[in-house]
Amino acid sequence: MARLFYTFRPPDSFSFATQLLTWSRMFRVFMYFKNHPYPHGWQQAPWMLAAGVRYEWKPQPERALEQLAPFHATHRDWMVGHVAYPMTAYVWPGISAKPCLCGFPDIYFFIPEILVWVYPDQVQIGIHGSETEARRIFEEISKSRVDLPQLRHPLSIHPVLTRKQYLDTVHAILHHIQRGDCYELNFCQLFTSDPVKISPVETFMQLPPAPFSLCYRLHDAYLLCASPERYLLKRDRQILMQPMKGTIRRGSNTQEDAQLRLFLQQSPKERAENTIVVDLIRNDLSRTAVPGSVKVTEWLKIYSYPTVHQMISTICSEMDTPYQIGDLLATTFPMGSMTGAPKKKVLELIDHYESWPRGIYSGAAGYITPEGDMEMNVMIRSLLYTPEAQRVYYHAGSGITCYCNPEDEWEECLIKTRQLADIRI
Ligand SMILES: C=C(O[C@@H]1C=C(C(=O)O)C=C[C@H]1O)C(=O)O
Repeated sequence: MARLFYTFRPPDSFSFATQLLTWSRMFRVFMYFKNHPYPHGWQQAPWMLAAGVRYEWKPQPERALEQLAPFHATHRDWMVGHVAYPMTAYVWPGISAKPCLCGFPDIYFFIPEILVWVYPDQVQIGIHGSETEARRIFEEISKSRVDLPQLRHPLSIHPVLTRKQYLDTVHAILHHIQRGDCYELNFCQLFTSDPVKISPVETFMQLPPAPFSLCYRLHDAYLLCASPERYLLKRDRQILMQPMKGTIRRGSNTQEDAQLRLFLQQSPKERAENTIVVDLIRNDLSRTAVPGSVKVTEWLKIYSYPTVHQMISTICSEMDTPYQIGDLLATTFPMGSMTGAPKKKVLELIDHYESWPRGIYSGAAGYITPEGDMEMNVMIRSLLYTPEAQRVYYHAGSGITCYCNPEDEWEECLIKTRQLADIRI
């Protein structure tokens, strides 16, 4: 039986979306996507849930990207999952595959039992079952109670590197840049909490809105993500990538905020950083594109989020006929905004200078449609948690170029942790 979608009308979609997230907790595997209130985020619906495992795909990472399209063709259904940073080792031989601190596998996709799309005026439930079954699910979600427990303690995280160690490392990277080994390197650092116990869903609910947010549970591993960045959108053969480079904090009043935004827009350093990545991505996309189809359709545009302004560019291409989704990932992963350029050299340097694993951070998560369209985010601004480790992990990084002042890069990483400032556990 094919998956069928049934439509329902809840009294209030916003409340229903919150009930949906509460309800999802009973599944050991789920991914809850949220782009509300940003229209440029996930395209499918403002809120989406993929829950329960109908089939799962846990390939050997060595052959995974070759096997992705054939697995998808066998089922022709929705697939939801992630590609973690250690997959780099299989795309770029010689780079080590440091395993994720929370145990997320290098690559994993599942075909969900239940899909729920929540739009402002309706809800669609997609299952391999009857309308009666879909109605039972709809009613069960509608009855879920959203009880926010009394949360009192701030979530406190601290960098693993001291400020001095961080600055020394950035100076070492700058030395490589001055020698001509590379010209931009996205250096990321790790933050951790002391031992804590959190309720992952309640913690996710407190993250500020972002266009590529998601709450992901894979058995005992949780990822609570408020990413503002798109990695890939594939519609038929049209491909779109939107690297983000250039970050500045929000101002404390309208005037200061507008000044900061203008400063970012005009900063030669940030414009150069972004343009280097645009060029890298034009090159990556050209490997699967119809010749002449790679185009920069938006260059250095500023988008504003609750705690930061970001500079984003958009690069499009038309994927040529012999290529499939696995080829697209193999030629663009890891995304240029999280590596720098030239890619091969900076991957080696990242491997050397980041002694902690990026794991699922700096990878991508998203979905593949039955038609083979695909949408993936860049996994940044994310909390990682396992009840077993009782520790929260967070990473933050920034692009190092010859223009950079190491102290400012340290500050930029701290600004990226500010979205956690109001979280209570
Ligand atoms: C590395 C991170 O962000 C990346 C670096 C950015 C920058 O240098 O301005 C912006 C977005 C991301 O591509 C992060 O948020 O941890």
